[in-house]
Amino acid sequence: MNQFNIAVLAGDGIGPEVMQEANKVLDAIAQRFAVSFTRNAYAVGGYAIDTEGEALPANTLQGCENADAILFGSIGGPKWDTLPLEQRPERAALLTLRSHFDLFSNLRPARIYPGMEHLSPLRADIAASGVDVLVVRELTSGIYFGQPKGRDGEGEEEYAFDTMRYSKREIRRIAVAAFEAAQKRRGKVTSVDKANVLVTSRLWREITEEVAQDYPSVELEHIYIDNATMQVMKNPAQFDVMLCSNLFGDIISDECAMMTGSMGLLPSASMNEDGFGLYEPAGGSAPDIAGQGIANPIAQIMSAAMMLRFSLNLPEAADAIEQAVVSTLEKGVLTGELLPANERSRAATTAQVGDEIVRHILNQE
Ligand SMILES: NC(=O)C1=CN([C@@H]2O[C@H](COP(=O)(O)OP(=O)(O)OC[C@H]3O[C@@H](n4cnc5c(N)ncnc54)[C@H](O)[C@@H]3O)[C@@H](O)[C@H]2O)C=CC1
Ligand SMILES: CC(C)CC(=O)C(=O)O
Ligand SMILES: [Mg+2]
Repeated sequence: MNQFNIAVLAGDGIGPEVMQEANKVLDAIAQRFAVSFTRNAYAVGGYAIDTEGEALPANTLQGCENADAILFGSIGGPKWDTLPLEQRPERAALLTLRSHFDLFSNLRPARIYPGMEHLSPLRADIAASGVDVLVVRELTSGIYFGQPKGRDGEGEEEYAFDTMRYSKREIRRIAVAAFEAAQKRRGKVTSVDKANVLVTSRLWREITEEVAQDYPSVELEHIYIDNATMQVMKNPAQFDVMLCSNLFGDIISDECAMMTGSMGLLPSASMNEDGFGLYEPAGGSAPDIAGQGIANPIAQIMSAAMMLRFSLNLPEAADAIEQAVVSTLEKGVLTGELLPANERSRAATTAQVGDEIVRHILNQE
């Protein structure tokens, strides 16, 4: 029997609530596919600050190093917002993990499934136009990591600065990831930049053009980030793979998530060159709804499916989860944020959605 070792880092806010459902789903997959998932839970984020004094304790990092993959919830929240930036959960834990494991390639697939158009806030004809976008986001460089960053000066002349920096190597490897993905999809890469203003974007374009030479079957187009955010609303079906730097991918992936109906639907895979990965919802810890049992667990569950597909080489198990999620949506077992305000009384809880997905997995043939 295949046995896998998964480091489970549930984190803060809705993280533990949605992780509980992902764990149920993995139990169902283990039962149906005769595989075994050893799951070791570790403290991370604000919870780790409160219990162990730091956002990424050594024991947590060690557990991740020993695992076949990391399943991550979300971190951060108002309680830790006033900490110095370098101690905050987002930077001290998540950015450190991404950097430590060189998880440069972040895949965020956003799709409106046929028949699920009514969940989208887009106009019906746009939602029905065939929306299936993969955001490929560079995750370990750019303005989130560039040095120097800091504050200097005094009085009204005090200033703050971040550095947007990309090397050719960093651009090339994420561009390759985007072209490889496009080759297996609809053969189009839209590279998102701000090359009319930013030097880093000029280099980004240059290298993307170079990489395109190796992929003659893939069409490459360039678009400015401001136009891209507008086009995603106007005509999302024009996009196949959207290749983005760290900052632009962060922004546009939230927009793509919302296009499908909810932030709680968008999973993500963050991988290094060896195929090791961290899998997490694209959204955050959602403090506004945490602790109520109403968060949508689908992004977390689909992140687990991506983990099975990309790091554990279990494509049939990943397919089973994805089919079960679609069946659950089709059946109308939906958390409240997917429903119009006047229908929220019939909303399913986080656990009810998880249970329904498990039922579909165990009853599929
Ligand atoms: N990967 C991570 O751990 C991330 C952490 N964060 C952190 O999370 C905290 C909250 O950030 P926000 O800007 O509010 O972004 P957020 O993504 O947590 O929430 C934005 C909106 O989406 C909704 N939402 C998110 N996930 C949902 C789900 N599963 N089901 C239903 N609704 C959902 C929230 O209720 C909220 O209205 C901050 O501390 C932020 O730094 C933000 C993004 C990623
Ligand atoms: C909290 C940030 C570090 C991450 C983020 O917003 C994201 O990865 O989407
Ligand atoms: Mg984000």
